[in-house]
Amino acid sequence: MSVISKSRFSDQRVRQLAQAYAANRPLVQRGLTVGFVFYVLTAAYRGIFARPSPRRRDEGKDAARKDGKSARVAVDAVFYQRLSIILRIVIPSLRSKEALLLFMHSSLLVFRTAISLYVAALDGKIVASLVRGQSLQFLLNIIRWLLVAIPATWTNSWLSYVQNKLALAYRTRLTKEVLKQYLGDEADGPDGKVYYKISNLDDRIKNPDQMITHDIQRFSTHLAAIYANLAKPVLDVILYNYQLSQNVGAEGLVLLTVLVQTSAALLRALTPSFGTYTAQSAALAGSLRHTHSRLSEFAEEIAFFGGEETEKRLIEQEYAALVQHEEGVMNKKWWYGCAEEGIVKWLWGSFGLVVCAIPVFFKLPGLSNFDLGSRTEGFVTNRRLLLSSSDAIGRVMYSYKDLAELAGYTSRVSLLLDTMSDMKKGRFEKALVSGATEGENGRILRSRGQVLLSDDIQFDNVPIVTPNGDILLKSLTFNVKPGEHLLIVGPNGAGKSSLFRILGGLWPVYGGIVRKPHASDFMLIPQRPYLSLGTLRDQVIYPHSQQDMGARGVTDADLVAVLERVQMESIVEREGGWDVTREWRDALSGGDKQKIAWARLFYHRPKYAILDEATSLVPPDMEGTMMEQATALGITLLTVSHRPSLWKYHSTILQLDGQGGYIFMKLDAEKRLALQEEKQDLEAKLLEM
Ligand SMILES: Nc1ncnc2c1ncn2[C@@H]1O[C@H](COP(=O)(O)OP(=O)(O)OP(=O)(O)O)[C@@H](O)[C@H]1O
Repeated sequence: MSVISKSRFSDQRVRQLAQAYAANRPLVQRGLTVGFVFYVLTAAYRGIFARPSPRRRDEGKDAARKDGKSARVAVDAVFYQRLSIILRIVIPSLRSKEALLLFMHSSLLVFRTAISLYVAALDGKIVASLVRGQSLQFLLNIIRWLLVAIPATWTNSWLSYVQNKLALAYRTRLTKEVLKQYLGDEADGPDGKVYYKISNLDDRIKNPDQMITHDIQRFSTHLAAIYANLAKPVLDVILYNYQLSQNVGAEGLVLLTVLVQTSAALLRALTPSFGTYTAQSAALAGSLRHTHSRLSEFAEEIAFFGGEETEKRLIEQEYAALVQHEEGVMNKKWWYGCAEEGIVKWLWGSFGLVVCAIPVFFKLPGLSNFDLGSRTEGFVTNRRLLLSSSDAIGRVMYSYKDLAELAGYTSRVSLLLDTMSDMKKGRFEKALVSGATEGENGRILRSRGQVLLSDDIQFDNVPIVTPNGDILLKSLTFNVKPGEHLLIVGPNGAGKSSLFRILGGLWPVYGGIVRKPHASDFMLIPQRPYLSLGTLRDQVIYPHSQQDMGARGVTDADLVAVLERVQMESIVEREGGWDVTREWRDALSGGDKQKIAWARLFYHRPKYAILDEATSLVPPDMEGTMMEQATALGITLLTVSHRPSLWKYHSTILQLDGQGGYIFMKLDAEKRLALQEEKQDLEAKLLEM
């Protein structure tokens, strides 16, 4: 008897509790919904601002280490600071084309979510009208379906179009800015020539070409996609789940979220470090490509040596390492794919089905109409919402990965921008020779000299220092006036070419005063002259364009006259005219290249010509006429040559001894030649004895 009354009492209690719950359910619902939205926002915030795990931090490091530099790359304040600097370049103002594209992109994303919500409801209605046998309703719904398809397909196509356009616009802005600094124009004066300084005076960036092409492109693509990958899923999760909570009750939703989050944590723990693998793959592929490009670059040398077997072995080694790595990654992807599909598709699918079934099996207070049609409609709509929502949750979950990748590319792009800015300020980071920073050497390295514009060349106590801090000459003083041709002699490595690098504004001046004309008043003819991409005409007038040539009033006939000076006029006919484009580096012999460079000198007629073994490959009788013509045109020669036959064209000599000493004096070529002959005679006699 007492047992029955007890159970009746507890039944009563449960009923009372249920009634109290039903009465307060709207409040509970609101509480749970607010809690859910708060949870999604904090989870997203933690996802974005969380400190990465040590493993993920290492992935970032590897990405930055590709250039040999180890820098911490994380989604942190430094990242946001770097990103904001780059954002100011890619979106210069709110009225820019990029800002407009971004606004269009955002609007399209919101519009797409609205369409998805409508389609979920419509889907349910179609199935409900089918189950109820309402043919007219069914037909009307199908027409609605077809009508909504128009903006839906339109939106998706527009979305990818606008996103790609945005990525391209970012890339163009960034590339233009980088090229402006990298190939700084004349106006930059001594701050220019960043492309030279970055690879010769600094160690931070080993492959600027890859950064300017590949990394900027990857950065732009990631940046354009980040809104779609981050803000959009957060918005989707909130909207879809809000709608779902209206349909199935917030309780089911909270239960579902707990289950999804638990399994997601499991999946995250199982995820291999794919970021590191990608970086390693890129490094191995880069190495293989480098070995191949060396083979084509030095094909002639390798062919003469018969080095095919060695080269093949090297390439095969690189390839084997790449294949081994790729196979390892493929294996990991295989089992990860199984785990991912099992959890995301099947486990989450079953959770979803259970949640969708709640309104079917339980009469939820506040939800009415429980005929078969309504149940089916509710089920189909909820299922669709669930699928979209779980997809959005997945994307929020992985948004950290996207941000981490963006952080990686951001660090690469900002490393490029920072290094370029340092080059312009004369701040270089390079491994120095031992002892470079100590004592007097250190004092020289820490100080800076002055560069003043002048018609003459005048060095006053200027040290010659290599980029790695090796001091070739502690203090050099000499001067050259226009018309006083200077011969520079000295053993290998004494610093002859280094002197020219200072004159050309390539190397910094560490002390004293350098007075010299602007870098554009110098023209260099090295032993192996540079030939550009382009026509035969472009080779002779380089770096002028055809328009520059026209503006100077020079015609093709004048260019033939220039070529006659170096006995090369026949080349125009031989190669098929001025407009023929070839790989001139391969089409011309070493001597022809030097003659073209001399023709270039006669076309430009600069104030000073730097001749660094510039006649080594032309016949001796020609070198004399070329020198005479140059001096007759008023070009002052600064010559490095081992040929005594050239002495007579110079009036001063700078003799470096290779030990840090030098002599600068007037050159009496005849006397010097006589002395040289006397010395050779004596040496010959000594040998005979
Ligand atoms: N970009 C650079 N970075 C570091 N050191 C350099 C660089 N360029 C040249 N050097 C060093 O500067 C020193 C002088 O080189 P430089 O080319 O001036 O010699 P040189 O007198 O012209 O010799 P050579 O007759 O052999 O051409 C060499 O020891 C060389 O290794």
